[in-house]
Amino acid sequence: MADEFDVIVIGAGPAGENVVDRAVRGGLTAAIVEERLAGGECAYWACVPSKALLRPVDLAGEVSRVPGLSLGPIDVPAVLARRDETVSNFDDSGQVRWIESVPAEFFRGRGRIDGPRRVRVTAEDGGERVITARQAVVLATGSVPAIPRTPGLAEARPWTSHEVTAATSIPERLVVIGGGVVACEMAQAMHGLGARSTTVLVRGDRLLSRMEPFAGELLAESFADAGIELRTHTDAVRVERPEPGGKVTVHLPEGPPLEADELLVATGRRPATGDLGLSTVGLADGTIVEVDDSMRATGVADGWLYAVGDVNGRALLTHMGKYQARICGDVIAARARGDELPAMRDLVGGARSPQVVFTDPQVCAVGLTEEAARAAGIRVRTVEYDLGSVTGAYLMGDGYRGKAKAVVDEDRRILVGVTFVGPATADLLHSATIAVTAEVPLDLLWHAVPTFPTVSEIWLRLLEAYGL
Ligand SMILES: Cc1cc2nc3c(=O)[nH]c(=O)nc-3n(C[C@H](O)[C@H](O)[C@H](O)COP(=O)(O)OP(=O)(O)OC[C@H]3O[C@@H](n4cnc5c(N)ncnc54)[C@H](O)[C@@H]3O)c2cc1C
Ligand SMILES: NC(=O)c1ccc[n+]([C@@H]2O[C@H](COP(=O)([O-])OP(=O)(O)OC[C@H]3O[C@@H](n4cnc5c(N)ncnc54)[C@H](O)[C@@H]3O)[C@@H](O)[C@H]2O)c1
Repeated sequence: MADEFDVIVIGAGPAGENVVDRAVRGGLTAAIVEERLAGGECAYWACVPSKALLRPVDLAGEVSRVPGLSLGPIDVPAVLARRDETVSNFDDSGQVRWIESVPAEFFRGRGRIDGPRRVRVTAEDGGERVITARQAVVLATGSVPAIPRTPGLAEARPWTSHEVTAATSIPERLVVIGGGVVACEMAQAMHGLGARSTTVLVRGDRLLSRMEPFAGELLAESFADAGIELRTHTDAVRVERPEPGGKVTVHLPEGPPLEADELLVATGRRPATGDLGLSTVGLADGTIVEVDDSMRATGVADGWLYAVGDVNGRALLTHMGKYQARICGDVIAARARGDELPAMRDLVGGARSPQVVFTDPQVCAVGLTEEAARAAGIRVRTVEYDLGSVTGAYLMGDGYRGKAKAVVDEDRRILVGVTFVGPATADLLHSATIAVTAEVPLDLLWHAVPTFPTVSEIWLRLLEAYGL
């Protein structure tokens, strides 16, 4: 095994793997270091298993809206078995083979920066090895759940996204702290799979607070229909769990405490940089690695350090981490050749990223919310439309509820943000992503005729509502 490579990547999640792929395609040699499983958090404890758990719940919602169809009880062991299959039963040999086929060198162990262009790899048996990079070191170590300092909370060893996505049984009574994406998706998954009581504690006034307000409102209606209890303007102030894994008591600012069999904390993430050797190159341990639009770390001299994916804090989404990784791999290869194409830049930025929340209703958004667009000084006009009154949506089932909103930059007559909330809207989002990213003028968008009778007819309705 060589000790020197053009590029060394630390972390073999979706972001790290894609850097290696692009750098090698660009003619460079590469090594990647992974301490747990190649494929990263996304493949084993986040995106993939969470969607496998949500799929039957989503489908059950669809079936319940179609008269003439009925669904028996969900076979939970079968759902969990399929979830295990989707995560390859926590076996990463297929991913490792893919990395080797790139070809890139795979090192199993913890990687730490050890001064400029040097990475120290510590294997599980304690064996150490130092490898060096001729061109670049790329950090792709992802993020870990952030646990609030609420008294008793850490000691209660609550579930985080890691445990809930790997659950081997469904708790009878579940309390969820947080109103973001993980909280919403996993509350619905656990409740749909049989939790008898699910209570979600949100410290603000609504779910999904970074999205258009109607997203959280429609989701809250769906929670209420399903019997999920949503409590806003509240938080856990103290937690007790005398027996490890036993009953847990969650004390609230007022009223009686909640008793549960499990507690899920879904209060955001922090970058996985606590033990990464950042301080050996002048950066602060435990912080986000700030990067420019080419993914190059801004706080390090000589431009040899890059960071992609969750670790740079731009957009905590797999597809955005992979986008950054493609840019990063191409940029490193181009810089090694001495040329740099201007297109190799993050043109999207974090806040504008497309995102689908896989709840029922699905919540899909790209670009800016109305509030963010106004804050950015854009002269904004918005149009909203009831998705349920689009024929294609109505045909999906009785009681289809949904809404769409477009945020228009009036000076440029282009869309700067679109949100769809409703069942079966996930795959509709990419049409909005194209319109927003390519800045398609509304007068041209008008000629993109949606097919009848599909949910995509919402485009026609939105443009008509705008006045076209
Ligand atoms: C429950 C949940 C559901 C999600 N669902 C979605 C979704 O549906 N769609 C979506 O786009 N995003 C989703 N996300 C977000 C998504 O998981 C992350 O944005 C994505 O995993 C980030 O990819 P990454 O490569 O940056 O990091 P990760 O996937 O976290 O991979 C980082 C890798 O680095 C390794 N590592 C860390 N430190 C070291 C070290 N020092 N040495 C060696 N290896 C190291 C880790 O073991 C890990 O394998 C979800 C997140 C959660 C928590
Ligand atoms: N479908 C998807 O795309 C998907 C699914 C899951 C996760 N993710 C990504 O993973 C990331 C992490 O998700 P998340 O839900 O953990 O984070 P989040 O940032 O989406 O939500 C965090 C929630 O916790 C609350 N909170 C924060 N600190 C708190 C505290 N001390 N006490 C009580 N509440 C507190 C916030 O108000 C918010 O409601 C997200 O940024 C998201 O992009 C994406």
